[in-house]
Amino acid sequence: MKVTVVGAGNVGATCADVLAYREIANEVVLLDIKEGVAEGKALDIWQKAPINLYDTRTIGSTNDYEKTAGSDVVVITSGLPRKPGMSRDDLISTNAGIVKTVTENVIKHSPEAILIIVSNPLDVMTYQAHISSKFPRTRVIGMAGILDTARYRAFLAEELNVSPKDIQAVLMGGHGDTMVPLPRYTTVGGIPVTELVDAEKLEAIIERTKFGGGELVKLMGTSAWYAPGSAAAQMVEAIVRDQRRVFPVCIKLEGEYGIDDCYLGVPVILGKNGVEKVIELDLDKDEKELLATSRKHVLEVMAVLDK
Ligand SMILES: NC(=O)C1=CN([C@@H]2O[C@H](COP(=O)(O)OP(=O)(O)OC[C@H]3O[C@@H](n4cnc5c(N)ncnc54)[C@H](O)[C@@H]3O)[C@@H](O)[C@H]2O)C=CC1
Ligand SMILES: O=C([O-])CC(=O)C(=O)O
Repeated sequence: MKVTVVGAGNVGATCADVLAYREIANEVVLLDIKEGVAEGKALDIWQKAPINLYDTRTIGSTNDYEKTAGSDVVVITSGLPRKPGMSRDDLISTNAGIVKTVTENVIKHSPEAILIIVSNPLDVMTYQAHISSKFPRTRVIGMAGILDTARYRAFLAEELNVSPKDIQAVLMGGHGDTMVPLPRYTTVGGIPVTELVDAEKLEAIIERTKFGGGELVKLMGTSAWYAPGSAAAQMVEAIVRDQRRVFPVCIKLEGEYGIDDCYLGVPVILGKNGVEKVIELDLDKDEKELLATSRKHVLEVMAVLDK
């Protein structure tokens, strides 16, 4: 299996590193527009192989898409990250152009690839890659839900002083302040979270999750990369190993949840064909309202792209 990661910055290099040391692919190509950066990081990851004991070959490329030819999965992380005071939506004008060019280049050499978009604003960049590639929606998906859910699970694990492994959760909607965590579908070792955490505390954790990206931007002056890079690698793994994992991912909705015009995070089964199935939950009235608000926000940003 061959995987390309476009963008050798913080998220892309982390993703390539996880793909390598966990031997998720045989070959990982890291590509960046900045001279030498991808080659250097790919070489550094390769030199770690004898220490961490893996044999995934990592190859770097400065904008030479020939090297990416025949990739099974392509992860697109190229684009600006936000700085303190910015919203993800503020990145649209620069990142839309980058995602468009990158997608066009990638598909010339890997026409059968599954595309995983990471660049922000996530839902709208997934839309951009979809229109630029004209691939079926099941093969153009965005990473955000695994990250947002991981933050929510990590905060809950901290609150309850239990292993994060035992927190199961699902979260829907756009990757932004309007995301929709679903406490009704959150369990701790099979126990409904509402039996273990009081309503006020749970609400505070949900609020922290919604602004989880911003919390890190404020601390570091740029956005997160360890969890985002690992989350993208986990999606790659589900695809290349045909694991049929159930994850929230961003996909174009075509009638599911009564929505047919928007890219939103929803739970799906992820396997060798990309999205094998969109899972439709029976949302209650409040959850439907939150999802409608999220859709409205994403549609507003999609409209900026359409202009
Ligand atoms: N979906 C999500 O949950 C998350 C999304 N992000 C987004 O991921 C993107 C990348 O973030 P970082 O890695 O922290 O940024 P970074 O600045 O560290 O890396 C971005 C890389 O993209 C490269 N690049 C720019 N234009 C390119 C082009 N045309 N072709 C190839 N490479 C190009 C840059 O040279 C740079 O090395 C940002 O848009 C950020 O907002 C970050 C974290 C989570
Ligand atoms: O906050 C950002 O700009 C990056 C991102 O999407 C996240 O970490 O959730």
